[in-house]
Amino acid sequence: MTLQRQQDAGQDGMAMDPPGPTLLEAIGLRYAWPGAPAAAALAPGQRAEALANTSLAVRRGVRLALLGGNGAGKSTLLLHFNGTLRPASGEVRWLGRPVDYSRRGLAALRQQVALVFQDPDDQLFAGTLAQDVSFGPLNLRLDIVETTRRVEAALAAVGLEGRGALPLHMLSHGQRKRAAIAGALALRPAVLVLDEPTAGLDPEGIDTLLDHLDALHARGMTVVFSTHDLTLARHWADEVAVLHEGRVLAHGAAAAVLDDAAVLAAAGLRSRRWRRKAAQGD
Ligand SMILES: Nc1ncnc2c1ncn2[C@@H]1O[C@H](COP(=O)(O)OP(=O)(O)OP(=O)(O)O)[C@@H](O)[C@H]1O
Repeated sequence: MTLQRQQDAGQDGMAMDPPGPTLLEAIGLRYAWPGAPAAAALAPGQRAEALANTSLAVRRGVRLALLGGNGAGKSTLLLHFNGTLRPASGEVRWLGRPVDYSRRGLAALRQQVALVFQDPDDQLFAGTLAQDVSFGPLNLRLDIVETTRRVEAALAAVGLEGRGALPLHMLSHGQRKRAAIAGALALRPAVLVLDEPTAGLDPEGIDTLLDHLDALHARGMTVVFSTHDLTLARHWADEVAVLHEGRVLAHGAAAAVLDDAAVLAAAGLRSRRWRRKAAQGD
């Protein structure tokens, strides 16, 4: 049984719903970060390419979890989805068309595909919450009335309504994560791409975040997120894609992928320690 099941997800018991329209697609992406060692200089277990023939389709309205161990290539793939990184080969398509990497093309893509970094401090920079969230709309040259409307709606969508005047440094980590999402929402994107959105949040913070993401999803938002949390992927995602060493090992309905012990083991997503304990009946 092959692990490369992404394209034949209907086989091996990993049937997916009939495909909806694909919004965003990575096709055969290869990417090596600048400074990556040449193939001849690789240490054992090291690899030159962060993405090595990575393909993944994102369908409208889906909640897609990207699972993979440290260094699997999740963040690198997400950075390709909004054009921050450009593949050495392969292509990213938005609505079936190859991404246009001109300044104008990227601005148009990023309005539709909004990326939220794992660390909100990589994203937030203005003095107050409202100033930060208004950056995107003002950059789109929207007038102050529309900008204000969008800022208020974005803050309300993440439970920060009425807090616009707060200096960013007065927000908790959970609030800062939600503030970063508000900044993305102010662009009115079709796809929200979140790099490890629950990392560093306590259970209450995760619930709050997911409540807001639920509401956004119910209103039609497509959500792609990376995570190490198998429980989150099982209970919140519709689809799961498993990345390992820059390749998608499996992509399908969340429960089907997560029930596939071989895929999880191949991707290093099952702790040897806890498996051993379980086998010992502890
Ligand atoms: N800014 C960077 N510069 C150089 N190499 C990088 C950079 N970011 C990632 N890499 C390398 O690219 C590969 C994939 O990393 P990436 O961060 O995409 O994985 P990930 O699945 O998101 O990992 P994690 O779960 O640890 O965040 C790794 O080998 C990593 O060392």
